[in-house]
Amino acid sequence: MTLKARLSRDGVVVAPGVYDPLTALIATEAGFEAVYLSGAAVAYTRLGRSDIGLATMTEMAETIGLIRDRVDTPMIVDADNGHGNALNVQRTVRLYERAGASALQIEDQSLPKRCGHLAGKKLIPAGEMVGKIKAAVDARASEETLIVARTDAIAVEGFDAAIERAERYADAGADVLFVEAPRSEGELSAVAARFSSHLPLLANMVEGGATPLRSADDLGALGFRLVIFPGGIVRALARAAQDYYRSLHEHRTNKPFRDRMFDFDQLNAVIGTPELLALGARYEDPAGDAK
Ligand SMILES: C[C@](O)(C(=O)O)[C@H](CC(=O)O)C(=O)O
Repeated sequence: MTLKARLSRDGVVVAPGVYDPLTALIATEAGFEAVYLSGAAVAYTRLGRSDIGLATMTEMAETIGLIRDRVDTPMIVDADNGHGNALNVQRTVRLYERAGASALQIEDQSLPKRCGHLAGKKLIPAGEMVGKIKAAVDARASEETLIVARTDAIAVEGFDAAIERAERYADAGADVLFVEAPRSEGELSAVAARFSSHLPLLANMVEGGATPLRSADDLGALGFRLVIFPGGIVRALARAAQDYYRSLHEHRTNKPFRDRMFDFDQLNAVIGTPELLALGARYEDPAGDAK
């Protein structure tokens, strides 16, 4: 089922952050209906850098393609600010859509952008963002590809201005609204109350970020339809990697850690090695010439 079709049904869609085919595969096997290709998670893992707009459009497009080669799960893609002006937005939409994005998230920050939960953000004028949303809508090849409009205005211009911006972005044709970083329960509920009967709303749960953490079900009850947990996988894996490396460095053996990791066969089962080798065997000598 496409993400658009899924969002037309009841219930909240939970999309965990992924950053490569392995995380997308494991998330899919865990049962998620959609995944979120997080720009932050890509910057953290591929660049070892902060989420400040350093990951390029082509690096993201390549990542989308690699994930699509492995899973069909609907994928919401973080397109930052579209990587430039309205024309850059159009190129980004075409490239990401062809690579396999089901939805593109575009925000109203100016370049250089930064994570929505970092201080010091700057915005483009609302009118310019309206043009970028229209450009995105015009550029998509399929109406199944959703445009998620994000405003970062709460921290910059205040809550009311953020709501006004979101209204203008909805009028410009956005399919989903993402009011970034509400600072309290009250702001979360006010966003939901304003928009939830109008069009699907996305909530962003960042561990340690500006927004109080709530379960997807609680957010669904408020009226949110999509909940992303974008950087959580990297925070979990980075912690595991630190523990693993420190243990190996200290003990000079992997023994103390072995019950906290997959063994060779277990990892091969996760990535489907037996199935892949069996498939390869079917093509080895289909005509029986080698006999
Ligand atoms: C959603 C987000 O744009 C992302 O890159 O995943 C980030 C999340 C994060 O930095 O953890 C954001 O700006 O909220």
